[in-house]
Amino acid sequence: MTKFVLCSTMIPLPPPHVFLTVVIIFLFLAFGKKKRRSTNKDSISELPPGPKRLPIIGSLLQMRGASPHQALNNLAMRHGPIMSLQLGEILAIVITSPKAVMEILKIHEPAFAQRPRLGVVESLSYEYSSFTFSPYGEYWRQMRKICVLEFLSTKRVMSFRSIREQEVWNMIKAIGDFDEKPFNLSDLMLSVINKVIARALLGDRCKYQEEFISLMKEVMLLSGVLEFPDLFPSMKFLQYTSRVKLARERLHHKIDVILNYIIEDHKAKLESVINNENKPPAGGDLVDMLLHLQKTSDLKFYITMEVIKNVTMKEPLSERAQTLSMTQELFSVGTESSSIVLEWAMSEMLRNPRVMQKAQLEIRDHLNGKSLVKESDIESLGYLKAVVKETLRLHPPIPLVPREARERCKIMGYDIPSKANIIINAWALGRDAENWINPEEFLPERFLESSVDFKGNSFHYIPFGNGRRICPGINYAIAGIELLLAQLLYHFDWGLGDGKKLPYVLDMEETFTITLRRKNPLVMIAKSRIKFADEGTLPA
Ligand code: HEM
Repeated sequence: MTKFVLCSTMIPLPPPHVFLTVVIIFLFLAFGKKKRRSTNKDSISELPPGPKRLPIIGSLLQMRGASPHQALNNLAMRHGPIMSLQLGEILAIVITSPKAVMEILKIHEPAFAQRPRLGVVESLSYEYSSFTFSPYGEYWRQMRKICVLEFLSTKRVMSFRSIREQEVWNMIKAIGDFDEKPFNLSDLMLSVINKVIARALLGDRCKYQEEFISLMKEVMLLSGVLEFPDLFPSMKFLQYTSRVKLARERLHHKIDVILNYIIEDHKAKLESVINNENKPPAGGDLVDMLLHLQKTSDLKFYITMEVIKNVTMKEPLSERAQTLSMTQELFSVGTESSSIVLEWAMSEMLRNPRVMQKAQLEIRDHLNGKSLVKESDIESLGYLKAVVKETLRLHPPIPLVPREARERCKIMGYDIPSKANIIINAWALGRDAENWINPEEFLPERFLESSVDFKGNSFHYIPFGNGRRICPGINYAIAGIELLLAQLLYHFDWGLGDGKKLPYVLDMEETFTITLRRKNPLVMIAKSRIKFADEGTLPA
């Protein structure tokens, strides 16, 4: 089958006869639309400059060859930091300058506080109850509030400390057991991140945890595939050519079954507690909290089963729709990105032994022979924190931040039509020589005396986005990443699994889906440096 590369993800084109039919119908529709457009006000608007557009496919051919974040950056160098691009039926406005970011995510933010509708969200979320992709409005506001209060507030993130410390410690022991033989560090790190979030979302004793995690891994694989029909949303019949859509729907069904079991399990537990005192169980997990809210809150929206499954809340959908979408949603958005940062941080330090040694020295000095790194130790590790920031600069896990224009607006003097897709190239911003000295070099020192941070104050450094849809999981993510990295650096000295000499041979190939991760896993050898603590010394 012919393949078209966009997002370095392969977009399978439909077979030639289907393609030809599509072309003919599209020309017919396009001709019809052209006539109408001459009377449309948008036709006289001044769009940002951009590459030439061919009929039907627009500028799709310009995206060939490179990964999308790179292809878009290459085009931006020719056409400017605010650029318009026609991708099939989709009009995209690509942003690569801090000034345009500030206009979009600060000055005119409400006009851009929406995300585009994507096929992947439609087929994997509950009746579009995903709040990450829900339209800007009351539902999104309430869902975000619940999500932050019940799961991502500083207090809640702190309360997951013992889960993090235990799971990371289990990983350190597992690495010790490899006894200087090669092992897949990438898999191990992802598995810890998965376990921590699964325990925080579903509780410690959830008997469906393993099934849930393994289905969520499939979600991540299928989430990143952007297909040909996504670029022609008005042609509904194209959806029938999509095999990925079918696979997603089957997967969604399997997840639904497991989430129903999980909810029933939690409901039974919760009933007994609420009967006694009208409070959720102390230290309850997220599903407990949502079920409790579903019963007791007087919010304008009902927390539906879909919401709890996607972990969310929504206007009444169907009866059964009442409870799981947030669980699924937080798991999928929360795990992949953190494990990606860990992989790139280790990769960059392996290529830059000076940085690794400096980070190890800082931790080993600070811990002074203690057998275990605890979260309370991390605050003093300024260099380690700078390593994480520098990793996020060079390798933002979500390199292209997606937004949609809710209304017509002017940005840097250009007209942005309503419904245009906005693509903010966070990857390009992090490597722009106008904003950074020696941008391609991994230099954590640049953050030591700098006020630049990822919490929304800097428009040239936006690994977590910015504005009202900024990532609400920053504290959660950073706590896990720093602890895991500190333990890896403290306990072990590192080498490559194939025995080749560092730093020259480490490949840094990327693979782009929605996220940008290492193409090949990190296969490593770890030499123990610090005597392990007994399990008894771990926090309860
Ligand atoms: C290093 C790890 C992470 C990175 C780099 C990251 C990055 C991002 C980015 C770029 C956005 C879009 C922001 C925007 O449009 O301005 C986002 C949104 C979001 N993130 Fe994260 N994220 C990470 C971890 C997490 C974690 C751990 C969670 C939760 C457990 C989480 C939950 C969310 C949610 C719910 C949204 C949607 C917010 C909304 O639309 O209102 N993220 N994230």
